[in-house]
Amino acid sequence: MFGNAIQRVISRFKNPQKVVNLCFIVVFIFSTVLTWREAVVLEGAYVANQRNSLDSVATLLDRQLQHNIDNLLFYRNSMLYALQSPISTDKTRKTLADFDSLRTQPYWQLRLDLNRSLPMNGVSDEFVNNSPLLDRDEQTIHTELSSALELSYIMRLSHQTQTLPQRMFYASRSGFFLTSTPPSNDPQIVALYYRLVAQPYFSSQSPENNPRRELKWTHTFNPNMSSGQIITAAIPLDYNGRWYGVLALDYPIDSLHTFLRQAHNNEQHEGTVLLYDNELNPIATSAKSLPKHPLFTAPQLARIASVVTAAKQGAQGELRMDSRFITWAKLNNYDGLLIKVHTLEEGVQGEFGRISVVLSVLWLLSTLMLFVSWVVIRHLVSNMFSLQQTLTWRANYDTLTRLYNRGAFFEVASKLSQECQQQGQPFSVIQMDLDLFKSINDRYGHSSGDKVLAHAAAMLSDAFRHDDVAGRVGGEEFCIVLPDTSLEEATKVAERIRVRINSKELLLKQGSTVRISASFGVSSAFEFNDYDFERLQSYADHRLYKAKQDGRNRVCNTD
Ligand SMILES: Nc1nc2c(ncn2[C@@H]2O[C@H](COP(=O)(O)OP(=O)(O)OP(=O)(O)O)[C@@H](O)[C@H]2O)c(=O)[nH]1
Repeated sequence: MFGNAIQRVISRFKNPQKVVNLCFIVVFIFSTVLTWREAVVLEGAYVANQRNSLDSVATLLDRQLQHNIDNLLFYRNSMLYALQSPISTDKTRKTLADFDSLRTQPYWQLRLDLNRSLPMNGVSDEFVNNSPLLDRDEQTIHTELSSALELSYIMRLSHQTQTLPQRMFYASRSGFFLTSTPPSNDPQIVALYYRLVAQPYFSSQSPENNPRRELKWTHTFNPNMSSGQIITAAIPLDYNGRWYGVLALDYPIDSLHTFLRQAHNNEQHEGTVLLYDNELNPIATSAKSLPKHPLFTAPQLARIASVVTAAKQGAQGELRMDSRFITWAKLNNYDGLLIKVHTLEEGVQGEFGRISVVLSVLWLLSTLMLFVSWVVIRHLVSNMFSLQQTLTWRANYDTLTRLYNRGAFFEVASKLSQECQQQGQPFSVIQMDLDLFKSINDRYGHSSGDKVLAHAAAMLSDAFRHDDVAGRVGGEEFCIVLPDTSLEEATKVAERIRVRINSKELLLKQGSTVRISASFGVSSAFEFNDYDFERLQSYADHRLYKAKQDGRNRVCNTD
Protein backbone atom coordinates (compact mmCIF):
# COMPACT_ATOMS: atom_id res chain seq x y z
CA MET A 1 0.00 0.00 0.00
CA PHE A 2 2.79 2.35 1.02
CA GLY A 3 4.70 1.24 -2.07
CA ASN A 4 1.72 2.09 -4.26
CA ALA A 5 1.47 5.54 -2.73
CA ILE A 6 5.15 6.16 -3.48
CA GLN A 7 4.65 4.86 -6.98
CA ARG A 8 1.71 7.25 -7.47
CA VAL A 9 3.79 10.18 -6.22
CA ILE A 10 6.70 9.19 -8.45
CA SER A 11 4.43 8.72 -11.46
CA ARG A 12 3.35 12.36 -11.14
CA PHE A 13 6.84 13.44 -12.05
CA LYS A 14 7.73 13.36 -15.69
CA ASN A 15 11.16 11.94 -14.92
CA PRO A 16 11.18 9.86 -11.71
CA GLN A 17 14.94 9.35 -12.03
CA LYS A 18 15.38 13.03 -11.30
CA VAL A 19 13.35 12.54 -8.10
CA VAL A 20 15.58 9.63 -7.11
CA ASN A 21 18.69 11.73 -7.83
CA LEU A 22 17.30 14.58 -5.76
CA CYS A 23 16.48 12.27 -2.83
CA PHE A 24 19.97 10.80 -2.84
CA ILE A 25 21.59 14.21 -3.08
CA VAL A 26 19.53 15.31 -0.05
CA VAL A 27 20.55 12.18 1.90
CA PHE A 28 24.19 12.67 0.87
CA ILE A 29 24.17 16.32 1.92
CA PHE A 30 22.42 15.42 5.17
CA SER A 31 24.92 12.67 6.07
CA THR A 32 27.83 14.90 5.07
CA VAL A 33 26.51 17.79 7.19
CA LEU A 34 26.06 15.39 10.13
CA THR A 35 29.61 14.10 9.73
CA TRP A 36 30.90 17.65 9.41
CA ARG A 37 29.00 18.61 12.57
CA GLU A 38 30.59 15.65 14.37
CA ALA A 39 33.98 16.79 13.10
CA VAL A 40 33.36 20.33 14.42
CA VAL A 41 32.40 18.95 17.87
CA LEU A 42 35.47 16.72 17.76
CA GLU A 43 37.66 19.66 16.84
CA GLY A 44 36.24 21.66 19.77
CA ALA A 45 37.03 18.76 22.12
CA TYR A 46 40.53 18.48 20.61
CA VAL A 47 41.22 22.20 21.14
CA ALA A 48 39.91 21.98 24.73
CA ASN A 49 42.09 18.92 25.30
CA GLN A 50 45.19 20.71 23.99
CA ARG A 51 44.40 23.74 26.14
CA ASN A 52 43.83 21.60 29.25
CA SER A 53 47.03 19.70 28.62
CA LEU A 54 49.08 22.90 28.42
CA ASP A 55 47.10 24.49 31.23
CA SER A 56 47.99 21.64 33.59
CA VAL A 57 51.72 22.12 32.90
CA ALA A 58 51.41 25.93 33.14
CA THR A 59 49.55 25.65 36.47
CA LEU A 60 52.16 23.29 37.94
CA LEU A 61 55.03 25.51 36.82
CA ASP A 62 53.27 28.68 37.97
CA ARG A 63 52.52 27.15 41.37
CA GLN A 64 56.16 26.15 41.80
CA LEU A 65 57.44 29.56 40.69
CA GLN A 66 54.91 31.30 42.96
CA HIS A 67 56.23 29.30 45.91
CA ASN A 68 59.82 30.29 45.11
CA ILE A 69 58.95 33.94 44.53
CA ASP A 70 57.05 34.02 47.83
CA ASN A 71 60.25 32.77 49.49
CA LEU A 72 62.26 35.46 47.74
CA LEU A 73 59.87 38.16 48.93
CA PHE A 74 59.96 36.70 52.42
CA TYR A 75 63.78 36.91 52.41
CA ARG A 76 63.64 40.52 51.29
CA ASN A 77 61.17 41.38 54.06
CA SER A 78 63.38 39.62 56.59
CA MET A 79 66.36 41.69 55.42
CA LEU A 80 64.31 44.88 55.61
CA TYR A 81 63.16 44.14 59.18
CA ALA A 82 66.70 43.33 60.13
CA LEU A 83 68.00 46.57 58.57
CA GLN A 84 65.34 48.55 60.46
CA SER A 85 66.18 47.06 63.83
CA PRO A 86 69.37 45.01 63.75
CA ILE A 87 69.95 42.57 66.62
CA SER A 88 73.24 42.90 68.44
CA THR A 89 74.44 39.58 69.81
CA ASP A 90 77.82 38.08 70.56
CA LYS A 91 77.66 36.33 67.20
CA THR A 92 76.98 39.53 65.29
CA ARG A 93 79.67 41.40 67.11
CA LYS A 94 82.11 38.60 66.33
CA THR A 95 80.97 38.65 62.70
CA LEU A 96 81.58 42.34 62.38
CA ALA A 97 84.98 42.04 64.07
CA ASP A 98 85.95 39.20 61.73
CA PHE A 99 84.83 41.23 58.76
CA ASP A 100 86.88 44.25 59.84
CA SER A 101 89.95 42.07 60.06
CA LEU A 102 89.32 40.24 56.74
CA ARG A 103 87.88 43.01 54.52
CA THR A 104 91.15 43.78 52.80
CA GLN A 105 91.79 40.13 51.88
CA PRO A 106 91.16 39.22 48.20
CA TYR A 107 88.49 36.79 49.40
CA TRP A 108 87.07 35.83 52.76
CA GLN A 109 84.40 33.67 54.32
CA LEU A 110 82.62 34.16 57.66
CA ARG A 111 81.71 30.73 58.96
CA LEU A 112 80.13 31.45 62.31
CA ASP A 113 77.54 28.83 63.01
CA LEU A 114 77.66 26.43 60.11
CA ASN A 115 75.22 24.01 61.67
CA ARG A 116 72.50 26.63 61.58
CA SER A 117 73.53 29.30 59.11
CA LEU A 118 75.11 29.72 55.70
CA PRO A 119 78.61 31.18 55.32
CA MET A 120 79.03 34.78 54.18
CA ASN A 121 81.45 35.06 51.25
CA GLY A 122 83.20 38.28 50.37
CA VAL A 123 85.86 40.10 48.39
CA SER A 124 88.31 42.87 49.25
CA ASP A 125 87.75 46.62 49.64
CA GLU A 126 89.90 47.06 46.58
CA PHE A 127 87.65 44.84 44.44
CA VAL A 128 84.60 46.87 45.54
CA ASN A 129 86.29 50.20 44.93
CA ASN A 130 87.22 49.19 41.41
CA SER A 131 83.64 48.60 40.35
CA PRO A 132 81.32 51.61 39.85
CA LEU A 133 78.24 49.45 40.54
CA LEU A 134 79.55 48.39 43.99
CA ASP A 135 79.76 50.47 47.16
CA ARG A 136 81.03 49.41 50.62
CA ASP A 137 79.45 52.24 52.59
CA GLU A 138 81.09 52.58 56.00
CA GLN A 139 77.90 53.84 57.65
CA THR A 140 75.72 50.94 56.58
CA ILE A 141 78.07 47.99 56.09
CA HIS A 142 77.89 46.75 59.68
CA THR A 143 74.09 46.92 59.80
CA GLU A 144 73.88 45.15 56.46
CA LEU A 145 76.30 42.43 57.57
CA SER A 146 74.37 41.75 60.81
CA SER A 147 71.11 41.66 58.79
CA ALA A 148 72.69 39.29 56.29
CA LEU A 149 73.76 37.15 59.22
CA GLU A 150 70.11 36.88 60.28
CA LEU A 151 69.19 36.05 56.69
CA SER A 152 71.85 33.36 56.60
CA TYR A 153 70.03 31.58 59.42
CA ILE A 154 66.70 31.77 57.62
CA MET A 155 68.12 30.89 54.22
CA ARG A 156 69.73 27.82 55.73
CA LEU A 157 66.22 26.55 56.40
CA SER A 158 65.20 26.78 52.76
CA HIS A 159 65.19 23.28 51.38
CA GLN A 160 65.75 22.34 47.79
CA THR A 161 62.53 21.19 46.17
CA GLN A 162 62.93 18.04 44.16
CA THR A 163 60.37 19.13 41.59
CA LEU A 164 62.17 22.28 40.50
CA PRO A 165 65.69 22.66 41.92
CA GLN A 166 66.84 26.21 42.16
CA ARG A 167 69.49 28.32 43.90
CA MET A 168 68.71 31.30 46.17
CA PHE A 169 71.22 34.03 46.85
CA TYR A 170 71.76 37.54 48.12
CA ALA A 171 74.42 39.52 46.24
CA SER A 172 75.36 42.68 48.11
CA ARG A 173 76.80 45.79 46.52
CA SER A 174 79.11 45.89 49.58
CA GLY A 175 81.25 43.06 48.23
CA PHE A 176 79.80 39.88 49.75
CA PHE A 177 77.14 37.27 48.96
CA LEU A 178 75.05 34.53 50.58
CA THR A 179 73.96 31.52 48.59
CA SER A 180 71.95 28.37 49.26
CA THR A 181 74.74 26.45 47.50
CA PRO A 182 77.77 27.81 49.45
CA PRO A 183 81.31 27.58 48.01
CA SER A 184 84.36 26.51 49.97
CA ASN A 185 86.70 29.15 51.34
CA ASP A 186 89.04 29.52 48.38
CA PRO A 187 89.81 31.92 45.49
CA GLN A 188 86.68 30.60 43.75
CA ILE A 189 84.78 33.12 45.92
CA VAL A 190 86.18 36.04 43.92
CA ALA A 191 85.13 34.51 40.60
CA LEU A 192 81.69 33.65 41.97
CA TYR A 193 81.10 37.14 43.34
CA TYR A 194 82.37 38.67 40.12
CA ARG A 195 79.98 36.56 38.10
CA LEU A 196 77.06 37.41 40.37
CA VAL A 197 77.49 41.15 40.05
CA ALA A 198 78.49 41.03 36.38
CA GLN A 199 75.30 39.28 35.24
CA PRO A 200 72.52 41.32 33.62
CA TYR A 201 70.07 40.39 36.39
CA PHE A 202 72.23 42.45 38.84
CA SER A 203 72.71 45.59 36.79
CA SER A 204 69.05 45.45 35.73
CA GLN A 205 68.11 46.03 39.40
CA SER A 206 69.83 49.42 39.69
CA PRO A 207 67.41 52.30 40.43
CA GLU A 208 67.93 53.60 36.87
CA ASN A 209 67.20 50.25 35.21
CA ASN A 210 64.37 49.22 37.54
CA PRO A 211 62.68 52.43 38.74
CA ARG A 212 59.54 50.53 39.81
CA ARG A 213 61.72 48.22 41.96
CA GLU A 214 59.81 45.13 40.79
CA LEU A 215 60.75 41.51 40.24
CA LYS A 216 62.48 40.89 36.93
CA TRP A 217 63.29 37.73 35.03
CA THR A 218 66.47 37.40 33.00
CA HIS A 219 67.72 34.63 30.78
CA THR A 220 71.49 34.29 30.63
CA PHE A 221 74.01 31.98 29.15
CA ASN A 222 76.57 30.81 31.69
CA PRO A 223 79.52 28.97 30.13
CA ASN A 224 80.71 27.81 33.53
CA MET A 225 77.51 25.95 34.32
CA SER A 226 77.17 22.45 32.94
CA SER A 227 73.70 23.23 31.68
CA GLY A 228 74.85 26.49 30.11
CA GLN A 229 71.70 28.51 30.38
CA ILE A 230 70.06 29.95 33.48
CA ILE A 231 66.92 31.91 34.14
CA THR A 232 66.95 34.20 37.12
CA ALA A 233 64.24 36.01 39.09
CA ALA A 234 65.64 39.01 40.96
CA ILE A 235 64.33 41.77 43.25
CA PRO A 236 66.29 44.72 44.58
CA LEU A 237 66.83 45.36 48.27
CA ASP A 238 66.46 49.08 49.11
CA TYR A 239 66.38 50.74 52.47
CA ASN A 240 66.48 54.42 53.39
CA GLY A 241 67.13 55.39 49.76
CA ARG A 242 70.15 53.11 49.42
CA TRP A 243 70.26 50.18 47.01
CA TYR A 244 71.87 47.43 49.09
CA GLY A 245 71.90 44.57 46.65
CA VAL A 246 69.85 41.93 44.93
CA LEU A 247 67.96 38.89 46.18
CA ALA A 248 67.60 36.34 43.44
CA LEU A 249 66.87 32.76 42.60
CA ASP A 250 68.02 31.02 39.53
CA TYR A 251 67.06 27.83 37.79
CA PRO A 252 69.53 25.79 35.79
CA ILE A 253 67.86 24.92 32.51
CA ASP A 254 68.28 21.20 33.21
CA SER A 255 65.96 21.48 36.20
CA LEU A 256 63.34 23.16 33.97
CA HIS A 257 63.78 20.45 31.32
CA THR A 258 63.19 17.77 33.93
CA PHE A 259 60.25 19.63 35.41
CA LEU A 260 58.55 20.08 32.02
CA ARG A 261 59.21 16.49 31.03
CA GLN A 262 57.70 15.15 34.26
CA ALA A 263 54.75 17.57 34.28
CA HIS A 264 53.91 16.84 30.64
CA ASN A 265 54.55 13.12 30.60
CA ASN A 266 52.70 12.47 33.87
CA GLU A 267 49.56 13.57 32.09
CA GLN A 268 50.44 11.23 29.20
CA HIS A 269 49.75 13.96 26.65
CA GLU A 270 51.04 13.89 23.11
CA GLY A 271 53.11 16.73 21.65
CA THR A 272 55.95 18.79 23.04
CA VAL A 273 55.81 21.62 25.57
CA LEU A 274 58.46 24.34 25.30
CA LEU A 275 59.29 27.24 27.57
CA TYR A 276 60.21 30.47 25.76
CA ASP A 277 61.57 33.69 27.27
CA ASN A 278 60.01 37.08 26.62
CA GLU A 279 62.05 37.47 23.43
CA LEU A 280 60.76 34.12 22.20
CA ASN A 281 64.06 32.28 22.66
CA PRO A 282 63.50 28.61 23.56
CA ILE A 283 64.69 27.82 27.09
CA ALA A 284 63.47 24.36 28.03
CA THR A 285 61.43 21.54 26.60
CA SER A 286 59.51 18.45 27.66
CA ALA A 287 61.30 16.57 24.85
CA LYS A 288 64.70 14.93 25.34
CA SER A 289 66.48 18.07 24.21
CA LEU A 290 65.81 21.40 22.60
CA PRO A 291 65.32 21.06 18.83
CA LYS A 292 68.54 21.46 16.83
CA HIS A 293 66.79 23.66 14.26
CA PRO A 294 64.38 26.45 15.21
CA LEU A 295 60.80 25.18 15.39
CA PHE A 296 59.41 28.39 13.94
CA THR A 297 60.45 30.65 11.10
CA ALA A 298 60.84 34.38 11.73
CA PRO A 299 57.38 35.21 10.28
CA GLN A 300 55.82 32.45 12.40
CA LEU A 301 57.53 33.81 15.53
CA ALA A 302 56.30 37.30 14.60
CA ARG A 303 52.78 35.90 14.28
CA ILE A 304 53.00 34.25 17.71
CA ALA A 305 54.46 37.44 19.20
CA SER A 306 51.66 39.58 17.77
CA VAL A 307 49.00 37.30 19.28
CA VAL A 308 50.76 36.95 22.62
CA THR A 309 51.79 40.57 23.15
CA ALA A 310 48.19 41.71 23.30
CA ALA A 311 47.24 38.97 25.78
CA LYS A 312 47.19 39.38 29.56
CA GLN A 313 49.21 37.34 32.06
CA GLY A 314 47.80 33.85 32.42
CA ALA A 315 45.96 34.10 29.10
CA GLN A 316 46.15 31.32 26.58
CA GLY A 317 45.18 30.62 23.01
CA GLU A 318 45.89 28.52 19.98
CA LEU A 319 46.80 28.88 16.33
CA ARG A 320 47.48 26.61 13.36
CA MET A 321 50.86 26.66 11.69
CA ASP A 322 51.34 24.56 8.55
CA SER A 323 50.42 21.06 9.74
CA ARG A 324 51.01 21.82 13.43
CA PHE A 325 48.59 22.87 16.13
CA ILE A 326 50.11 25.41 18.50
CA THR A 327 48.72 26.12 21.97
CA TRP A 328 50.29 28.89 24.01
CA ALA A 329 49.89 30.09 27.60
CA LYS A 330 51.37 33.08 29.35
CA LEU A 331 52.59 32.26 32.83
CA ASN A 332 51.52 34.35 35.81
CA ASN A 333 54.90 34.15 37.52
CA TYR A 334 57.36 34.19 34.67
CA ASP A 335 57.83 36.77 31.99
CA GLY A 336 57.79 34.18 29.24
CA LEU A 337 55.61 31.78 27.38
CA LEU A 338 54.74 28.08 27.41
CA ILE A 339 54.09 26.72 23.93
CA LYS A 340 52.75 23.29 23.08
CA VAL A 341 53.46 21.97 19.60
CA HIS A 342 51.27 19.15 18.37
CA THR A 343 52.24 17.80 14.97
CA LEU A 344 49.84 16.20 12.50
CA GLU A 345 51.64 12.88 12.88
CA GLU A 346 51.21 12.93 16.68
CA GLY A 347 47.60 14.01 16.20
CA VAL A 348 46.79 11.10 13.88
CA GLN A 349 48.38 8.59 16.28
CA GLY A 350 46.56 10.08 19.27
CA GLU A 351 43.06 9.48 20.59
CA PHE A 352 41.41 12.28 18.61
CA GLY A 353 43.26 11.28 15.45
CA ARG A 354 41.96 7.72 15.75
CA ILE A 355 38.39 8.96 16.27
CA SER A 356 38.77 11.29 13.25
CA VAL A 357 40.05 8.43 11.10
CA VAL A 358 37.11 6.22 12.18
CA LEU A 359 34.69 9.08 11.46
CA SER A 360 36.19 9.63 7.99
CA VAL A 361 36.08 5.90 7.21
CA LEU A 362 32.44 5.71 8.37
CA TRP A 363 31.56 8.68 6.16
CA LEU A 364 33.35 7.10 3.21
CA LEU A 365 31.57 3.77 3.80
CA SER A 366 28.14 5.38 4.14
CA THR A 367 28.80 7.45 1.00
CA LEU A 368 29.88 4.33 -0.87
CA MET A 369 26.78 2.41 0.27
CA LEU A 370 24.63 5.38 -0.65
CA PHE A 371 26.21 5.44 -4.10
CA VAL A 372 25.65 1.69 -4.61
CA SER A 373 22.01 1.91 -3.49
CA TRP A 374 21.58 4.98 -5.73
CA VAL A 375 22.76 2.95 -8.75
CA VAL A 376 20.46 0.02 -7.87
CA ILE A 377 17.39 2.14 -7.13
CA ARG A 378 17.93 4.27 -10.25
CA HIS A 379 18.04 1.08 -12.30
CA LEU A 380 14.85 -0.24 -10.62
CA VAL A 381 13.03 3.05 -11.05
CA SER A 382 14.11 3.23 -14.69
CA ASN A 383 12.71 -0.29 -15.31
CA MET A 384 9.53 0.52 -13.41
CA PHE A 385 9.04 3.71 -15.39
CA SER A 386 9.45 2.05 -18.79
CA LEU A 387 7.15 -0.81 -17.65
CA GLN A 388 4.56 1.71 -16.60
CA GLN A 389 4.82 3.48 -19.96
CA THR A 390 4.42 0.16 -21.79
CA LEU A 391 1.37 -0.76 -19.70
CA THR A 392 -0.16 2.66 -20.25
CA TRP A 393 0.42 2.38 -24.01
CA ARG A 394 -1.07 -1.12 -24.08
CA ALA A 395 -4.13 0.09 -22.17
CA ASN A 396 -4.85 2.65 -24.90
CA TYR A 397 -3.45 1.21 -28.12
CA ASP A 398 -3.97 -1.87 -30.22
CA THR A 399 -0.65 -3.69 -30.45
CA LEU A 400 -1.31 -5.12 -33.94
CA THR A 401 -2.25 -1.93 -35.75
CA ARG A 402 -0.69 0.60 -33.31
CA LEU A 403 -3.93 2.60 -33.52
CA TYR A 404 -6.14 3.56 -30.56
CA ASN A 405 -8.12 0.61 -29.22
CA ARG A 406 -11.90 0.83 -29.01
CA GLY A 407 -12.15 2.19 -25.46
CA ALA A 408 -9.46 4.88 -25.81
CA PHE A 409 -10.68 5.83 -29.28
CA PHE A 410 -14.27 6.41 -28.10
CA GLU A 411 -12.97 8.61 -25.31
CA VAL A 412 -10.79 10.72 -27.63
CA ALA A 413 -13.43 10.90 -30.36
CA SER A 414 -16.17 12.02 -27.93
CA LYS A 415 -13.89 14.77 -26.60
CA LEU A 416 -13.09 15.98 -30.12
CA SER A 417 -16.76 16.07 -31.11
CA GLN A 418 -17.56 18.16 -28.00
CA GLU A 419 -14.77 20.61 -28.82
CA CYS A 420 -16.02 20.99 -32.40
CA GLN A 421 -19.55 21.53 -31.10
CA GLN A 422 -18.34 24.23 -28.72
CA GLN A 423 -16.45 25.98 -31.51
CA GLY A 424 -19.28 25.47 -34.04
CA GLN A 425 -16.98 23.57 -36.37
CA PRO A 426 -18.02 20.74 -38.68
CA PHE A 427 -17.20 17.21 -37.49
CA SER A 428 -17.22 14.02 -39.57
CA VAL A 429 -16.85 10.28 -38.95
CA ILE A 430 -15.59 7.58 -41.37
CA GLN A 431 -16.36 3.97 -40.59
CA MET A 432 -14.23 1.48 -42.55
CA ASP A 433 -14.45 -2.33 -42.89
CA LEU A 434 -12.13 -4.61 -44.91
CA ASP A 435 -13.98 -6.53 -47.59
CA LEU A 436 -14.27 -10.29 -47.41
CA PHE A 437 -11.59 -10.46 -44.76
CA LYS A 438 -12.85 -13.80 -43.51
CA SER A 439 -11.84 -15.38 -46.84
CA ILE A 440 -8.23 -14.10 -46.41
CA ASN A 441 -8.10 -15.65 -42.97
CA ASP A 442 -9.54 -18.85 -44.28
CA ARG A 443 -7.27 -19.02 -47.28
CA TYR A 444 -3.91 -17.80 -45.97
CA GLY A 445 -4.27 -18.32 -42.24
CA HIS A 446 -4.78 -16.07 -39.23
CA SER A 447 -1.26 -14.66 -39.19
CA SER A 448 -1.59 -13.54 -42.81
CA GLY A 449 -4.90 -11.94 -41.82
CA ASP A 450 -3.04 -10.05 -39.06
CA LYS A 451 -0.52 -8.87 -41.64
CA VAL A 452 -3.33 -7.53 -43.80
CA LEU A 453 -4.86 -5.74 -40.81
CA ALA A 454 -1.51 -4.07 -39.95
CA HIS A 455 -1.03 -3.11 -43.63
CA ALA A 456 -4.53 -1.58 -43.87
CA ALA A 457 -3.93 0.39 -40.62
CA ALA A 458 -0.64 1.75 -42.00
CA MET A 459 -2.38 2.84 -45.23
CA LEU A 460 -5.01 4.50 -43.09
CA SER A 461 -2.53 6.38 -40.94
CA ASP A 462 -0.63 7.62 -44.01
CA ALA A 463 -3.78 8.95 -45.62
CA PHE A 464 -5.44 11.08 -42.98
CA ARG A 465 -4.41 14.50 -41.72
CA HIS A 466 -2.59 15.53 -38.58
CA ASP A 467 -5.72 16.48 -36.58
CA ASP A 468 -7.67 13.38 -37.59
CA VAL A 469 -7.75 10.43 -35.18
CA ALA A 470 -8.19 6.75 -36.08
CA GLY A 471 -8.91 3.67 -34.00
CA ARG A 472 -9.56 -0.04 -34.39
CA VAL A 473 -13.14 -0.43 -33.19
CA GLY A 474 -13.77 -4.06 -34.14
CA GLY A 475 -12.02 -7.13 -35.63
CA GLU A 476 -11.43 -5.67 -39.12
CA GLU A 477 -13.35 -2.46 -38.51
CA PHE A 478 -11.71 0.96 -38.20
CA CYS A 479 -13.09 4.38 -37.45
CA ILE A 480 -11.68 7.83 -38.20
CA VAL A 481 -12.91 11.12 -36.72
CA LEU A 482 -12.18 14.30 -38.64
CA PRO A 483 -12.58 17.56 -36.69
CA ASP A 484 -13.32 20.76 -38.64
CA THR A 485 -14.16 18.64 -41.71
CA SER A 486 -17.38 18.69 -43.71
CA LEU A 487 -19.14 15.64 -45.11
CA GLU A 488 -17.78 16.33 -48.61
CA GLU A 489 -14.22 16.67 -47.41
CA ALA A 490 -14.52 13.56 -45.23
CA THR A 491 -15.90 11.64 -48.25
CA LYS A 492 -12.82 12.73 -50.23
CA VAL A 493 -10.53 11.50 -47.43
CA ALA A 494 -12.38 8.16 -47.34
CA GLU A 495 -12.09 7.86 -51.10
CA ARG A 496 -8.36 8.58 -50.90
CA ILE A 497 -7.92 5.85 -48.29
CA ARG A 498 -9.98 3.40 -50.32
CA VAL A 499 -7.84 4.00 -53.41
CA ARG A 500 -4.59 3.63 -51.45
CA ILE A 501 -5.66 0.37 -49.84
CA ASN A 502 -6.82 -1.09 -53.12
CA SER A 503 -3.93 0.19 -55.24
CA LYS A 504 -1.20 -2.26 -54.19
CA GLU A 505 -0.88 -5.98 -54.03
CA LEU A 506 0.23 -7.23 -50.62
CA LEU A 507 2.80 -10.00 -50.41
CA LEU A 508 1.69 -12.76 -48.03
CA LYS A 509 3.56 -15.96 -47.09
CA GLN A 510 4.61 -18.57 -49.61
CA GLY A 511 5.08 -15.88 -52.24
CA SER A 512 1.34 -15.35 -52.78
CA THR A 513 0.00 -11.81 -53.13
CA VAL A 514 -3.39 -10.40 -52.44
CA ARG A 515 -5.13 -7.18 -53.35
CA ILE A 516 -7.43 -6.05 -50.58
CA SER A 517 -10.25 -3.56 -50.56
CA ALA A 518 -12.39 -1.80 -47.97
CA SER A 519 -15.85 -0.26 -47.78
CA PHE A 520 -16.56 3.11 -46.11
CA GLY A 521 -19.52 4.84 -44.52
CA VAL A 522 -19.27 8.59 -43.86
CA SER A 523 -21.47 10.77 -41.64
CA SER A 524 -21.19 14.35 -40.36
CA ALA A 525 -22.56 16.38 -37.47
CA PHE A 526 -23.94 19.19 -39.65
CA GLU A 527 -26.27 16.97 -41.69
CA PHE A 528 -27.90 15.50 -38.58
CA ASN A 529 -27.36 18.58 -36.41
CA ASP A 530 -25.99 16.13 -33.87
CA TYR A 531 -22.54 16.03 -32.34
CA ASP A 532 -23.01 12.86 -30.33
CA PHE A 533 -20.12 10.70 -31.49
CA GLU A 534 -21.68 7.32 -30.84
CA ARG A 535 -24.76 8.25 -32.88
CA LEU A 536 -22.63 9.69 -35.70
CA GLN A 537 -20.61 6.46 -35.69
CA SER A 538 -23.76 4.36 -35.96
CA TYR A 539 -24.97 6.55 -38.90
CA ALA A 540 -21.60 5.98 -40.59
CA ASP A 541 -21.83 2.25 -39.83
CA HIS A 542 -25.26 2.17 -41.40
CA ARG A 543 -23.86 3.78 -44.61
CA LEU A 544 -20.94 1.33 -44.49
CA TYR A 545 -23.46 -1.52 -44.50
CA LYS A 546 -25.07 0.18 -47.50
CA ALA A 547 -21.66 0.32 -49.28
CA LYS A 548 -21.27 -3.42 -48.66
CA GLN A 549 -24.73 -3.99 -50.00
CA ASP A 550 -23.93 -1.95 -53.12
CA GLY A 551 -21.00 -4.22 -54.00
CA ARG A 552 -18.11 -3.30 -51.54
CA ASN A 553 -14.88 -1.32 -52.27
CA ARG A 554 -16.79 1.99 -52.24
CA VAL A 555 -17.62 5.02 -50.09
CA CYS A 556 -21.20 5.77 -49.06
CA ASN A 557 -22.21 9.14 -47.50
CA THR A 558 -25.97 8.97 -47.93
CA ASP A 559 -28.70 6.77 -46.49
N1 LIG B 1 -6.58 -12.47 -38.59
C1 LIG B 1 -7.52 -11.86 -37.87
N2 LIG B 1 -8.76 -11.99 -38.13
C2 LIG B 1 -9.69 -11.35 -37.41
C3 LIG B 1 -9.31 -10.52 -36.35
N3 LIG B 1 -10.46 -9.99 -35.81
C4 LIG B 1 -11.47 -10.50 -36.52
N4 LIG B 1 -11.04 -11.34 -37.51
C5 LIG B 1 -11.79 -12.09 -38.45
O1 LIG B 1 -12.40 -11.19 -39.38
C6 LIG B 1 -13.46 -11.87 -39.95
C7 LIG B 1 -14.61 -10.94 -40.20
O2 LIG B 1 -15.51 -11.59 -41.10
P1 LIG B 1 -16.90 -11.11 -41.42
O3 LIG B 1 -17.47 -10.30 -40.27
O4 LIG B 1 -17.69 -12.26 -41.80
O5 LIG B 1 -16.80 -10.18 -42.67
P2 LIG B 1 -15.96 -10.26 -43.96
O6 LIG B 1 -15.42 -11.59 -44.22
O7 LIG B 1 -14.91 -9.18 -43.95
O8 LIG B 1 -17.03 -9.92 -45.02
P3 LIG B 1 -17.68 -8.52 -45.24
O9 LIG B 1 -17.46 -7.67 -44.05
O10 LIG B 1 -19.07 -8.82 -45.48
O11 LIG B 1 -16.97 -7.99 -46.43
C8 LIG B 1 -13.76 -13.02 -39.02
O12 LIG B 1 -13.43 -14.25 -39.68
C9 LIG B 1 -12.90 -12.82 -37.82
O13 LIG B 1 -12.46 -14.05 -37.28
C10 LIG B 1 -7.93 -10.39 -36.07
O14 LIG B 1 -7.48 -9.68 -35.14
N5 LIG B 1 -7.07 -11.06 -36.85
